Amino acid sequence: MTMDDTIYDASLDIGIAVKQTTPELSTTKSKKKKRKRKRSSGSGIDKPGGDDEAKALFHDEDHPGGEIPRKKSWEEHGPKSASPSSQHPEDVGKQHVTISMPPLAGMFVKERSNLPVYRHRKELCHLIANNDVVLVVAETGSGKSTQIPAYISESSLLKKAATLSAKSTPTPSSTTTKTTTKSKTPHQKYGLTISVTQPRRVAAITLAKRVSDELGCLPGTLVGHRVRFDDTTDLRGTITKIIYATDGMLLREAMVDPLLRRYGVVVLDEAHERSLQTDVLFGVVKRAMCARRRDEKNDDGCRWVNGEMDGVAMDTAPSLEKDVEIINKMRQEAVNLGIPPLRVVVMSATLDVETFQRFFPGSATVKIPGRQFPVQEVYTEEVQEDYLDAALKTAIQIHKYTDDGDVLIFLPGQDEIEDLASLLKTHLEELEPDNTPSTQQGVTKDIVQNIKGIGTSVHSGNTMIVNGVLICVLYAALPPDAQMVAFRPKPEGCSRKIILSTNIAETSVTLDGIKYVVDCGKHKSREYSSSTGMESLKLSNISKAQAAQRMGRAGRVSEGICLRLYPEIAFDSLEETTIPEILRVNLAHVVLQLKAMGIHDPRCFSFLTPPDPDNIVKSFELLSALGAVDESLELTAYGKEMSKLPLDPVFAHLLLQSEKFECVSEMLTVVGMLSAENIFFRPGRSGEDSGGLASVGAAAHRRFASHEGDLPSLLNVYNAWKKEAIYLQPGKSKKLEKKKLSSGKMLHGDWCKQNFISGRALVRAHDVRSQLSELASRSVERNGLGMNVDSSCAAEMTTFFKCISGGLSLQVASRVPTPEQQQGSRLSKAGKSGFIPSRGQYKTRLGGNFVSVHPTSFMFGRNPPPKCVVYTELLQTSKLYIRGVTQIREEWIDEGR
Ligand SMILES: Nc1ncnc2c1ncn2[C@@H]1O[C@H](COP(=O)(O)OP(=O)(O)OP(=O)(O)O)[C@@H](O)[C@H]1O
Repeated sequence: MTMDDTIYDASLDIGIAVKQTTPELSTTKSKKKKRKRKRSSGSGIDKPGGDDEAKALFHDEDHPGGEIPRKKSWEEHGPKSASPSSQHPEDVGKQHVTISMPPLAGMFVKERSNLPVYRHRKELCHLIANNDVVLVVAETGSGKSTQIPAYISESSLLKKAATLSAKSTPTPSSTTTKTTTKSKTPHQKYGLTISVTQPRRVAAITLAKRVSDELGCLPGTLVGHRVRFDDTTDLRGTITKIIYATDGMLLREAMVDPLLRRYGVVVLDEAHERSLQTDVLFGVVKRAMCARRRDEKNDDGCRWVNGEMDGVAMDTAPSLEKDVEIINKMRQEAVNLGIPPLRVVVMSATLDVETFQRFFPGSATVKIPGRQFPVQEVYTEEVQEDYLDAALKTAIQIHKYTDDGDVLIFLPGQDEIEDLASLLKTHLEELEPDNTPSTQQGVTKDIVQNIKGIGTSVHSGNTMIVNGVLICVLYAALPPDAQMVAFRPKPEGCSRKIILSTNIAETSVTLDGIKYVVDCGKHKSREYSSSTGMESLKLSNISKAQAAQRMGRAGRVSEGICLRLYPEIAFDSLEETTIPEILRVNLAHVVLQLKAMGIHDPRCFSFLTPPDPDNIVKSFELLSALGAVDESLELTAYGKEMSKLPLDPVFAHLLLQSEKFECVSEMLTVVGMLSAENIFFRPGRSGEDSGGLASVGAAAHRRFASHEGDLPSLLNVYNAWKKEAIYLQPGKSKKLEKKKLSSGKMLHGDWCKQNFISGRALVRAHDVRSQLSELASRSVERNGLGMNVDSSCAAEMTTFFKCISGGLSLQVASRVPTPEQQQGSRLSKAGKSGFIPSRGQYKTRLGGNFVSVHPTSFMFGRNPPPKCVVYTELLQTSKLYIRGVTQIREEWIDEGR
């Protein structure tokens, strides 16, 4: 079959209906114009005068000439809103602070002043200075994330607030706190920094870089980023004034400093995402804000902290009182230290304003109209059962029939991305060669070089150049360096970039050159069942808010087109917003964090959407079983240690246990390797013909396989890599590399290729290990754990297994005897439960689930299967699997505890 036959099969035709350019937000529009859909030629992506095949796929009946409609203003389309300078009734009578603003400076003055938010910068700063909370709703690409923090920093807002606060601070004699002094102006060190939180690390990193460029400073000086295992801000906290951080990182900071005293403004960006950490952060920031309020009129802490007080069940009332007590202490400390009030800005293009207004009573809301460039919305005529195939066709058509513009395709997960990358490669190879193919090989090599020793990229179907088209992938499990390839300009010789991404690129980011967004309408999300205690990844439809965000990745640097691989009627039936993650996931980690922040009873915590109380109870059960909380549910000393580690409580426990068994070094490796997904590269994973590579790969992996299972096998991979390969951090000298090569070691990339190991995943595991090691070895005084990270059990592996048995004692499964083994027990073949056990089936101790060993485990198919195993993950797909399986002896469980 030729490529065209495959791509333009009439039965898989993708017709479109085009919607008006949308200055309004999809989630807020009320009236929908119903359009007749009849086919016509000339769409936004049809090349004028292009051939009929292309016309059959894309139509634009509203704009037959492919003309991009005029931008309409917010006032014409948007919901009724307050003007940027509107004042909340509660503000009336309040003393207003006047803010001064210098003109824009730096390299990007023109670009910055063209952005829709620019006209409102003074009003925005004024509102922020005079309100505890400001909700900002403005279109994608209008300048919220890059500009608003910069405006605050450029204005006199923070300094003024700090000075005012210092002036009104009581003298030492009127307070009980020793640290309060009136010499010089010591209080002004508080509240001078801006924190901007992002749900995803890639957004935090790229935004910090962009804003550094715009303000004309080096990244990591005035502007920096802080994400897990990567912090470019100055550690003394005096230079960096704008910190783009993941919400998880600000949460960790709040555990040490619940008043968030360093910050004058906290900007909670992309608030519509409702990720677990963001939701917790809303409550944590509200608490800090409440404790730092100076306004006598609203001095009732509990109203702010526990807005739901009236509706709280009786048994939590004493807890509430305790929490109010804690807040009052925080408040006293804030007053004594002269910490200025904390201002909070909540931002999104698709914000559910009412929910936030309820949560932050008295907040000011500002809606800013307009987007920089228009984006057309395009739908398919029919439902596309095979969205991968539809995405492939759409990408090939864009490439074939349009002159320029990069393409961003949203897919649910890594597997789909890798599959589409390899399909695209095949189909692009069949196209007529590009006019500028001469440098193809050279450029591919450069890209691979650029991503620093990530040797398997080309072979694993990741970054590649085919026929002048650069294909990049973007998903969370990629190491940061590899993720950044998608953000770089195309190398010379490439006519187009096609990025395949999960929802990691859905919000906040600007990917240079993107003109076309292709949205499959699906995503993978975590779901938790509090009855089984199990979490699974489910494929589901995105919400309208997500669709709007995906569309918003176009129209940022030029006009754009968003092609949705589903009909408009399917879009209409999508949920308005995403179900908050807090209602869908295991909360053990969150409960531990809240306890570490001094929140007495997480059930009384002020959640934007309160989670299922059963889920909180289950989390306490788990924490109690791990020894993190005592009988009265107070955090134990051990729980405090656990909370310092940025790990799931089970893995934190595993690592902490290793000290007792003197195998900290081994367990750091295991936890690091577990945090990097897909260490083993398995060609032919999705059933495609791998030309015999699948068996070569499996043979290569066997050299690392431990008879005892997956965790020791991961340890073997890491140890072999350390021994046999050279990996130099980016920027390290080539001389050193040569010197090491002469010692007979292999280059990292070559070693990974030879052993069918994902170089990227291994580097990530190594980075995580290093960071954990630093944290574990740091002294307790410096908020570390003071562990001896060099302690190693070396060849004494029994110790290692005992540690694993104790560490994972809540994740034990016992082999279920087969009917033959049960002979004589007089049980019917199906047993009493109707379950027919087959060889290698297990039952989990906790929850009593029947599970099978996952086919990717080294323990899969072991004959005879071990009697007792521990596992690191329960996975629900077609059936229930365990992964990360390691053989243990039952008696080790208690020994290890
Ligand atoms: N890395 C970049 N390269 C080029 N232009 C950029 C970059 N980052 C931002 N911009 C420009 O700045 C504009 C504003 O970006 P910003 O991220 O502040 O928008 P936003 O309103 O926060 O969007 P979103 O709601 O999607 O997060 C973009 O539309 C784009 O024109």
